[in-house]
Amino acid sequence: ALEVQLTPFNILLRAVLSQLQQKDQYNVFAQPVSTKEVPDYLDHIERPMDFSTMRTRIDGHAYRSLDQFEADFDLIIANCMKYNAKETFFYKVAQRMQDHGGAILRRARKEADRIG
Ligand SMILES: CC(=O)c1c[nH]c2ccccc12
Repeated sequence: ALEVQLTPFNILLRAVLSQLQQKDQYNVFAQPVSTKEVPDYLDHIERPMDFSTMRTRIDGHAYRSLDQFEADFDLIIANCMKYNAKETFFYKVAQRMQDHGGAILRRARKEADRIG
């Protein structure tokens, strides 16, 4: 059965998440950072976040506002810039995602305000 109740807000968040993920061309942020591959990750990062977790939170109606959604997106970027040194591939990909994400979220804010 279709477990997820499709509210206009939910539909908007799913669309925004898809737009953000399209900018993640190497799927760096698609899944949680593997603690098998990166054993010390949780020594540095208190609250891991990734796009698959955000998708689960959307479907679980965990986001009551765009601010809460945006906070998890910002966490993905902040974690990546904290764990990875400035000159690394991952850090650079996070910077690019931050720029693209900003534009996408500004448009989403207007839409969220419109649907109320
Ligand atoms: C998003 C992120 O930091 C990473 C995503 N995949 C990784 C593999 C090794 C170290 C870091 C990462």
